[in-house]
Amino acid sequence: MALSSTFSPSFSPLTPKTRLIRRRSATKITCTSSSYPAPAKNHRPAEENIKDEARRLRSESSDHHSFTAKYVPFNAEFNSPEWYSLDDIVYRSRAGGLLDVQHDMDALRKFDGAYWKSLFDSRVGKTTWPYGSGVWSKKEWVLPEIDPDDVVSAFEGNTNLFWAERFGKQHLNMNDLWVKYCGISHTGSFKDLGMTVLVSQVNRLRKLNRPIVGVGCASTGDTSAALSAYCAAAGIPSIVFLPANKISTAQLIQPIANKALVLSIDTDFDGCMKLIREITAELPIYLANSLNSLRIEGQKTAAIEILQQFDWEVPDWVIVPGGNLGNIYAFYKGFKMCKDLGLVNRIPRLVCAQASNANPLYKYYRSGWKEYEPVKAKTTFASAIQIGDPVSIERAVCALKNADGIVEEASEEELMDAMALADSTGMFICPHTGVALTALMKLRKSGVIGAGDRTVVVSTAHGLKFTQCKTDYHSGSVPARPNSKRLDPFSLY
Ligand SMILES: Cc1ncc(COP(=O)(O)O)c(C=O)c1O
Ligand SMILES: N[C@@H](CCOP(=O)(O)O)C(=O)O
Repeated sequence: MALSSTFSPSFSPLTPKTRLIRRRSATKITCTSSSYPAPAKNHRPAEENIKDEARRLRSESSDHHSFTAKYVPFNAEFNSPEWYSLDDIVYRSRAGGLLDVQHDMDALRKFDGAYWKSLFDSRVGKTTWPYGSGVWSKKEWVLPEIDPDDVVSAFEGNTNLFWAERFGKQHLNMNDLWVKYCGISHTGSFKDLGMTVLVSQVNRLRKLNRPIVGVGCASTGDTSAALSAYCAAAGIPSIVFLPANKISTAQLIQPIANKALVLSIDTDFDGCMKLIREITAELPIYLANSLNSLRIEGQKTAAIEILQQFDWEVPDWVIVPGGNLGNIYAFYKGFKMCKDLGLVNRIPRLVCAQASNANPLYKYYRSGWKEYEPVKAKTTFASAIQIGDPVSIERAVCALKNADGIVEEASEEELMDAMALADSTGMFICPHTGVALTALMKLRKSGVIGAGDRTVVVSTAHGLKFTQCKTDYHSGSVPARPNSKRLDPFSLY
């Protein structure tokens, strides 16, 4: 088994200097040192762009690997008789259930955890195509077979992990509290992570002459922004279905600016979702919502990135706001792959946080996972999670059951107060992150999350997309909790 420089042009782990030992008898590669030589200097000729360079380096390399992935029914066994190529246009199993992307774990296991950690670490923050992206730096675990030429990337991911020193210390007596800023991203939300994967695969499918005239989604404002931006970058038509008057102005203008076909529909998100499912079943329009399991593959890299940022130490808790519920499963999948492939030896406990006004998962959890009913979602300041009939409910339950998970909820007053409190310590978070912070505050108060627990709150969108609700809050035009001190600027200090 030879290691390929096609993994990353700047990573050549078989040179003697790297002190990687290549075992002749075994196929695993063992790393005996964490120190690697600085990556080779970029000698790209002036007339060569970064894609040309990547192509040249691939053609010069003699080593090629055949990692593979396929669609299988969600929760299928390893050798499921029902499977589909990722080049098929399919969103549902034969029985009508969800699909999942299943990787050839045996092939990936031929390299040990130390190898993968070193490889991923070697790619962070570069402009090497496409590995400089936080998503594509994990390409072998995401879409192993796609040609880098077909990748549509904005070098997304690699988002900062903010140490919430003051918020943690003053309000929660915690000193190891972190906020993963997934919203500091190309289109201002974590959706970029999944969308680069989906649009890249569409790009490939169109080159293979598959019948795709455009890509469509239903959205509460972030999926539509990501879809329209990545499609525009690739010159692919996009169409977005938005619930009228239920998303922020900043979110609305994003797909308009990116020249998507924007349809504002007099219904809620769940109504839009129903419509897009019908339309993509009938017309050659590819479905871009997280029902499409390709999206999960990109989003799961945020979990891997968190481990990487902690130098592969596992945090105790990760708290994720939930709506359509693809992301909580994506986090679980990312952590689980790291454990299964030997990068870490456990996974964190997961918390999914919902707005009380859109809380079908919370209710299901509170019933002891016995009674599930979609709800009619009510208006919430956390408008991007105003979803009553989440498509990934089964994925979320699987994630939470396997990660000793908890579901919490936040009232409108709680989520807005939590957001304002966090902002007063130097953050500028979105209301969905306010939902996640409320869950943290409740679990700290009840002692479930300990003072010394290393905890990561996932911030899913940029606060600048949600200035109207902040304006309303700070001008006093939304109802306050009886004990809210929001109008007294000094009360928060
Ligand atoms: C900002 C933001 N936070 C959280 C979520 C919830 O993610 P998911 O739908 O994957 O549960 C969404 C979208 O639904 C979102 O746009
Ligand atoms: N918040 C999402 C809702 C749709 O979620 P998806 O992950 O299934 O696309 C949005 O921004 O549209």
